[in-house]
Amino acid sequence: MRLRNVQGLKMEMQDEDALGQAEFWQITLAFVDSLTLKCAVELGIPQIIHAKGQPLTLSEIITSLQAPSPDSSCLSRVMRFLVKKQVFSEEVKVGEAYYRLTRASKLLVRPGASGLAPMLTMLNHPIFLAPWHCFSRCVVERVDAFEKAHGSKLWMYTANNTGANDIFNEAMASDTVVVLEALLSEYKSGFAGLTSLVDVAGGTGTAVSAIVKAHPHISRINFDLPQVVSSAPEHPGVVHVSGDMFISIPHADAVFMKWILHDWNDEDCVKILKQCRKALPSKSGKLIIVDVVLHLKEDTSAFADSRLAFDMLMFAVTSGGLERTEEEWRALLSKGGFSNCNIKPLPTLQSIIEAYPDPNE
Ligand SMILES: C[S@@+](CC[C@H](N)C(=O)[O-])C[C@H]1O[C@@H](n2cnc3c(N)ncnc32)[C@H](O)[C@@H]1O
Repeated sequence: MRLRNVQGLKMEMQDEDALGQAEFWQITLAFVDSLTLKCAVELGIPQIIHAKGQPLTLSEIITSLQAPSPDSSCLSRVMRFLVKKQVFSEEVKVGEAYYRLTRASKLLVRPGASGLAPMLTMLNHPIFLAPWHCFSRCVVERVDAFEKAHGSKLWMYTANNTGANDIFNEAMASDTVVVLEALLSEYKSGFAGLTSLVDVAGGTGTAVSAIVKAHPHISRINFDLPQVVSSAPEHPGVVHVSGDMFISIPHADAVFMKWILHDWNDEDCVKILKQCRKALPSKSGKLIIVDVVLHLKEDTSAFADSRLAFDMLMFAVTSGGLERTEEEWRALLSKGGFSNCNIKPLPTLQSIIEAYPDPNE
């Protein structure tokens, strides 16, 4: 008889029900993982451990907390949970637990920035969680969940709400720091021969600023909506231009777009691609897209579940955005006038999709 293991006990096939219960609770309580991590980030625990440069006991962590009288038993339960989730690791010496960062929590304390913490904060912020409570209505009524929750679509909402705009832009910039590190190391040849580049919907300019440092010979424009560009920091060598990518895009040898086309349905993407086409030289122009590519059958990578989760996220926060398979990317790009494309994996959630204008158009 086949044996399964639930909570460390050997159980027989008739205990399928117990396994079902275990799986049900795991999926139902998944929000606890994310929100408990948010609690640790708000308390600054990854930064406290990182700053000391050595494993810390609970009382050492408590001493560094910016709080008059923290509840040590509550914090010890938070740490126990996050050790189980491999956010921290624990080593017991002479009866006392010492906590260290793991590879996941090291991403929250990257040098010079707060790592991916702003992304965690944004995804768990009440503004960005509210649309999830309208998600089933998206399916039934084909409405935009963000608009249902807040009365306006995402970009209109951020245009009128400085707090949400800042939270969103910081989150995007935090992911860009991590992805650009991988991109610039894996895709050195991709920028060779370019003299100018425009980052379309580039947020606050984090990507172009990293590209400037690695390839100082390229002149760069960061292009985004007025509410984003107006609050973007100055980056040496980067010109910020505000505008609407559906209307016109500044001209350059290459258009770079990270995490843009997944925000839009195919019809809108074709409009954006046609503007990219106009912005590029017809023979030598190049489009560099950094976006998720779904490999539905054979994605064995550690990112597989998160790529599909992002497809749900696009449903919840955008008007028709989605993650696409390789075939869907090729078909979309071809409709937008870029039938020649190469897809290159990156060791990140996203891949590089390099595309070239159709020579006959
Ligand atoms: C998902 S964010 C990606 C930002 C940046 N590329 C990154 O990955 O960090 C999408 C960006 O699209 C911009 N955007 C939305 N509609 C736009 C439009 N019509 N024209 C230009 N930018 C737009 C938003 O302001 C936002 O910065």
